[in-house]
Amino acid sequence: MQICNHSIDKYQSKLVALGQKDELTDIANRRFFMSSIKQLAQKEQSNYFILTLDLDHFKKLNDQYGHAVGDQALINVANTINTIIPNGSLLARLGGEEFAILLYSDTRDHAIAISNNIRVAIAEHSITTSKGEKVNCTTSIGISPLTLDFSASMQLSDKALYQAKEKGRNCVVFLNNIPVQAENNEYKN
Ligand SMILES: Nc1nc2c(ncn2[C@@H]2O[C@H](COP(=O)(O)OP(=O)(O)OP(=O)(O)O)[C@@H](O)[C@H]2O)c(=O)[nH]1
Repeated sequence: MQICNHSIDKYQSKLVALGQKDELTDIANRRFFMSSIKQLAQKEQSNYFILTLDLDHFKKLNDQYGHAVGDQALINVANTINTIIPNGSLLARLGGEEFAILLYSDTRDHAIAISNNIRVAIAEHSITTSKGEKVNCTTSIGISPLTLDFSASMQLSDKALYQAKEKGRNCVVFLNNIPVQAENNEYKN
């Protein structure tokens, strides 16, 4: 599949071929995401950012409310993110409770603001179990710019996610490819 600005559709409607979709959430899977960022990085990197998201303490949620509620939480997270990300972005489930977004944004600050909107929306969105219990979950988010070396960009975003977990979860950490401390920012309400 050819990727360009206009062919990345946030509604995932083009992911019809087998092996490109995550069955539970109906969004792109890891394979499609990785091939998309690889193709895009070869053509154009500016205005794209890689976000990696990992739900916080998801094991606890599964243990407390059951796997079916956990599945519903994953579906809700995918739906919530899809209402926020701008056209030209791509959302994927990498596996388990980990998601990734190829985010189209004009500026770094706007990309960080969108990441924070996603974080807040997920935290505020609750699901109701069959017993009437309200269940909420939060997410940690790592963000880095897409560069020609898409694999290094992905690693940097993962590193930022790891730092977000270390900083107490439910926060966004931005890491630039320039190893300057002042360029690295943490954002939390
Ligand atoms: N319901 C459901 N749970 C899943 C799925 N895939 C993975 N999980 C669960 O996600 C949980 C991930 O747990 P951990 O890797 O320990 O992470 P965590 O509890 O979220 O903790 P932190 O990431 O450190 O905040 C495990 O309990 C997995 O069983 C899935 O498709 N559905």
